[in-house]
Amino acid sequence: MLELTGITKAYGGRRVLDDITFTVGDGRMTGFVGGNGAGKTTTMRIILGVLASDGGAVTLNGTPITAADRRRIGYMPEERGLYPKMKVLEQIVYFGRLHGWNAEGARRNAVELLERLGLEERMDDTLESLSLGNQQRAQIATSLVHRPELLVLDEPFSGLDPIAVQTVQQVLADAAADGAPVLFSSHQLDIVERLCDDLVIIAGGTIRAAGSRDALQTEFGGAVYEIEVGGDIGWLREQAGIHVLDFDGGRARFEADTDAARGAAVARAAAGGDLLRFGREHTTLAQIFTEVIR
Ligand SMILES: Nc1ncnc2c1ncn2[C@@H]1O[C@H](COP(=O)(O)OP(=O)(O)OP(=O)(O)O)[C@@H](O)[C@H]1O
Repeated sequence: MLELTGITKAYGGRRVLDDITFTVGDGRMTGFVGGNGAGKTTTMRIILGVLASDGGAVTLNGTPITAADRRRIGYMPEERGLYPKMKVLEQIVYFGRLHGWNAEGARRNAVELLERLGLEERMDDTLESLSLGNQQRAQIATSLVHRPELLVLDEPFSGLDPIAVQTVQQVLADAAADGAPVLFSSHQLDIVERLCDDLVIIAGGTIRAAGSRDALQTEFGGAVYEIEVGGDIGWLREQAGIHVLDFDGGRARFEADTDAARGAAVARAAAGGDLLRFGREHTTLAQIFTEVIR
């Protein structure tokens, strides 16, 4: 488990990280979300040790993270760092070797990753001849070639088409299924919502919410209900203790003053014999995000 406790960082007297505390559990896909300039990249650089914090601690499995631990991290930096004129396979192998693998092992890992990422036909092309999305896939292969035990990825999905998103998603989910803690930042909240087990929401250098996606959806879910009946549900607007937010023929979204008022409305719909659907409205990550950064 990766744990950050009380991390602070200032640039020229301006505090950009303030008491950053969160964990990335083993096997947990953890989405790190926040607006531009919120502090995600700075936090990730501190985890990697490419930037020093002013205070606080980064620990791995309960002990302060060491340089040797950091070599076992798969890091995808915000500034992509591949060599444009070098061939794709060659440079992925090169990065594998930098992390201590021999030529044969690094090549085996690299080819396997390129196949999983759908880039095997381009492995002998130079990086600069690839589209931006394919360069991004190569960058992901580079982050994973040394079989890291922990992944820290800054915007791994940016610039990818929907098929590539699914491919990369699967590769990261496989790493998590093998037990690796995976921390990834993204502005694509729909992807984060679909993919992550846990969420960390940062704004203005402070953590606004952290925890499992399910717990946050329950915590921040507004008490808005959805109901659908076979006929017309216009009567719901006259129902005591019910406030209809919008309605369309047989469907409505509503809030209720009390559980009893809600129950009475649902009972009336059921008594009509044509209740098709009733439930609490699903809270999206976008809704949670908007609420916590307010
Ligand atoms: N080298 C630096 N010198 C001064 N300020 C910096 C430096 N690097 C980052 N900052 C500031 O720190 C804050 C956090 O930036 P950071 O890049 O960590 O945000 P981010 O959440 O990754 O944003 P984005 O989503 O736009 O990539 C910003 O206000 C940024 O301007």
